[in-house]
Amino acid sequence: MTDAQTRDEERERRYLAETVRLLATELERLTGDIDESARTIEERKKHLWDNLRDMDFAEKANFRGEVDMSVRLAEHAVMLRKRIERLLESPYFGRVDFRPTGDPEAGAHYIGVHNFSDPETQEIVIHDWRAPVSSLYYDFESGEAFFETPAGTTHGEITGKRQYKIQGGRLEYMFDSTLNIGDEVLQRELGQSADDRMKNIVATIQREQNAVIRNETARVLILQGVAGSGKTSIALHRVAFLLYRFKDTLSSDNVMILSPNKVFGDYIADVLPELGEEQVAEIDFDTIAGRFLAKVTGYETFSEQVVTLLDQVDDAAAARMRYKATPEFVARLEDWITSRPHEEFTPADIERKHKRLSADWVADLFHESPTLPVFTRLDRVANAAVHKLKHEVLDKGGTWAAADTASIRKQVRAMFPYKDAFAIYRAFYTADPARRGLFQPLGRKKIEYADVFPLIYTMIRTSRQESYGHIRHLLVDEMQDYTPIQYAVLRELFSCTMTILGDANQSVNPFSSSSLATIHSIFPQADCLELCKSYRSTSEITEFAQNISRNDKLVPIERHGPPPQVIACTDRRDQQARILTLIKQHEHSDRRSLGIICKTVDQATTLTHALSGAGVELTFLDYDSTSFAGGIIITSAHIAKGLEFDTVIVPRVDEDNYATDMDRSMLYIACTRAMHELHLTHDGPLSHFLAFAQATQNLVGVDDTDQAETRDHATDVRVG
Ligand SMILES: Nc1ncnc2c1ncn2[C@@H]1O[C@H](COP(=O)(O)OP(=O)(O)OP(=O)(O)O)[C@@H](O)[C@H]1O
Repeated sequence: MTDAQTRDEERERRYLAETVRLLATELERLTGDIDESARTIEERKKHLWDNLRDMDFAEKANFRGEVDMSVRLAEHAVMLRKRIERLLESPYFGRVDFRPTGDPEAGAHYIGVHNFSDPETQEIVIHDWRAPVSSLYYDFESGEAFFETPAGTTHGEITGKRQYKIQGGRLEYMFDSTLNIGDEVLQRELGQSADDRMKNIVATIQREQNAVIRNETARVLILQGVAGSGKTSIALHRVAFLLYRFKDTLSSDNVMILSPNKVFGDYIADVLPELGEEQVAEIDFDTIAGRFLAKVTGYETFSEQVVTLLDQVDDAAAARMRYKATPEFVARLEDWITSRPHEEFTPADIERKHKRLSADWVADLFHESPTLPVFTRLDRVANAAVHKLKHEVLDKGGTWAAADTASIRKQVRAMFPYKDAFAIYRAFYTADPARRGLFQPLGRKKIEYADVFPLIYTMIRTSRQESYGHIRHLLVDEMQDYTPIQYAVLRELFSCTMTILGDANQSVNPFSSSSLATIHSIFPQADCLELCKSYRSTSEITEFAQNISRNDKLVPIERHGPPPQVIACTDRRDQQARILTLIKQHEHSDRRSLGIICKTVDQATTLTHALSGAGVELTFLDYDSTSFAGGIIITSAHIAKGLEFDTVIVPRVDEDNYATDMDRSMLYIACTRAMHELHLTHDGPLSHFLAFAQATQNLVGVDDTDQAETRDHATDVRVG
């Protein structure tokens, strides 16, 4: 290290020490304030309780108001204290020196997860990563640069950039990076073991990722990103950014995440709190289906559909799914729904108690509100008719009973041949010979998954439904697994801005997956962005997965590790022994998480019994699981979507297990969950999706690893 570097590091250490001192003082002050507030609130409550009888209504209301105010102030102080505690752990991760045009000197801006100002001088010590000036750090190398503020654009020059790793308030290392966020820091971050949950990437957000996070203008933003490109991470950082940027009008109560399942929801639950924001509400399509269909019909869930498809593909069912998975289907169904009132409403006279309303009166009223859903229009006609006839009868001294109202409603409903949305939906298929056979209920009271959202769409478009009006931003993850009709349902239920993200290469159901282009056709005004760099896995793992399902746009990050191994076993018992050996190796390594990813939940269940019987402690995740755990996890590829592990084992990669297009998707998803190591095992002919491994160095023969000891101890049970 040169003298100048040593002096520089000294200066940085002093700056850090001073920052930590200021933060510690602020923490002490806030703790004092919170204790004081707690005492005041207690005293006030006691005073209120002791004097309740002597107080009049106004005094009580006044007093309660004061207590509420003290509670709110105390809550705010607690929130601030949490932020300071977080900053004390790692006050900042970056610095950018910027000289605005016309200024003689550059100012140093330290960047962390929150703003912090010196309470005495009010000078900013740390800039929030979302502050306008911080965009310099993410968007520019050295030299000319600019950033946008609400007041306009500030131009100038970046004279230096530095990155820090500070943990427990101590400087672990720092790098000068004239280029974009330095590769060295990124490499170190990516090389680490996986945490139990998803972590924030605020210190190493890349420029193309920053463009997604900081996009303020798109009403709908669609993000197609290759496996491991950081889509989910970025989407969560985007939510944090929007909450900061629009803090006066947007709060965490107004944001919702549509996630694929509850395990995934739990897996990502730490990111927003780490970024100083509250967790936002989550919803999934099953919850939406339950809300609409609970009282209407039984229905197949997405996971049930996947399980059935993985078992055996029924060509007719696949044809039905394909038919209902296109934008044209949405257009045809919409046409059918909107044309029903024109074509099938037959106005007629309404009669009750010798009073009559003419068919013309009915027709006029019905046609007055053409944009309302048909059943709402019918109710409107019935209500007006009841109102009118009831008054005429009562004015003449007659009586009016509930049965009279019911009779009028029945007469109005009889003018339209369908009793409910379900009847309209069924008729969509029976009315057109070309569509006959495309609606096939699963028994008397259960519909196929492919019909669930078309039916819900029909319900929404034919009668008024409560929407999610309080939601102002919706985040949709795994966009490729949702069909155009599901997006049409979302468009009806959420009239807010949206971020929609996914990867067409990772669709679960190949018969009903949506590409970026398909989703764009539903939201034509959307901004579309693509992320091609993949960060999660080593180059070796990424290259291996590319051979299973090639995406020419994918650019792997240059990070190396052991080549994936395809391990040939003699039989199931041998396969189990090999897996046990891999588990042992993992336990003796410094890796933290291990995912054993089977093709189906059933295979995972069988293997769980086998491994538990051999004394392995593992967590089994199925469709009912709600939380993610660290350690050794065993699950199916579908459930593992979106998750990641240091090491992944994919059992039973035999030809008879991985044969169809859907199996290929599952294999790709399973392999791309691995960050550092990937092992696959089989005991029959290898799946043809892995034929490339013969030509590469990935095959490991029967006797290539030391199995003897473990094999002797293996119990005689089937694998998967
Ligand atoms: N800029 C970055 N700095 C550090 N780590 C990053 C960065 N971008 C992505 N990563 C890491 O890459 C991994 C993949 O990120 P993430 O799960 O968000 O990707 P994804 O595109 O949603 O993946 P998939 O679709 O395969 O589930 C995570 O470990 C994440 O922390």
